[in-house]
Amino acid sequence: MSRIYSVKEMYFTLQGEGAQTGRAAVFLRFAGCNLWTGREQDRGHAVCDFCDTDFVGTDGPGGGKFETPAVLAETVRRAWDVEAAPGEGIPYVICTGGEPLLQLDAPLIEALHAAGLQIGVETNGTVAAPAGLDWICVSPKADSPLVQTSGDELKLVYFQEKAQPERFAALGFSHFFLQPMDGPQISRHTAAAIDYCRRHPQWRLSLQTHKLTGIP
Ligand SMILES: C[S@@+](CC[C@H](N)C(=O)[O-])C[C@H]1O[C@@H](n2cnc3c(N)ncnc32)[C@H](O)[C@@H]1O
Ligand SMILES: Nc1nc2[nH]cc(C(=O)O)c2c(=O)[nH]1
Ligand code: SF4
Ligand SMILES: [Mg+2]
Repeated sequence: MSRIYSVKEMYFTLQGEGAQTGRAAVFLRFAGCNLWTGREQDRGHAVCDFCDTDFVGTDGPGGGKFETPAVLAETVRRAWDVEAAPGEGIPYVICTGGEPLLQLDAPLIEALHAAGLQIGVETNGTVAAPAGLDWICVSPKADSPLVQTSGDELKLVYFQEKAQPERFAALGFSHFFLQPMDGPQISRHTAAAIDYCRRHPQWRLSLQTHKLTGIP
């Protein structure tokens, strides 16, 4: 028996961040996270206190409760098919949230692959990734325990007092990014990230290009 999947929203856009920036994808945003409740009154004492995303509930566009992996996978595939020209590119789904690895399990991975999708994931790294994912992006948060220590890209939100780049530089990732922390201090964080990347060329700058262009 597989679980029921709680999805906040589902939409077709371009990946805005990291090494796959600019690639068309369906974003599958799962509800819920283990590092913040999502309620503003809890933000101040959450492990992750700078989140830019509403992941509470299932009321967003394309959101809902999905009773089986097959129904969810077919819904994702339809979201790709209504936008992308048939036969062009590899259909791509990015599982995010909230924390997607609280819900993304082997039956859903199998169903998404059976629907012809490549699967990317955006995770905070506190939960081990299941086998079979095609792209793993880990974004460590403060002093939370990092369980997933390898993958395709490590994308660190900068600056975090309790998660500095030196701690992650030797881990098993193909790409290392610093992404300026959005919020009231975005200009200062961007300048600091640029300065760090200049001095430590292992790291590259990741800008949230969807915010710069006004797409979701
Ligand atoms: C909303 S999170 C969801 C996936 C997962 N929970 C995680 O944290 O990686 C998606 C991406 O947005 C990044 N992010 C969240 N808040 C941000 C902010 N204020 N500024 C820059 N990036 C942020 C996260 O680090 C992560 O890479
Ligand atoms: N366009 C776009 N790219 C993204 N890459 C990671 C995102 C996320 O919220 O996980 C995100 C997002 O919210 N929008
Ligand atoms: S871990 Fe990810 S989803 Fe959870 S609060 Fe932090 S940025 Fe948001
Ligand atoms: Mg986002």
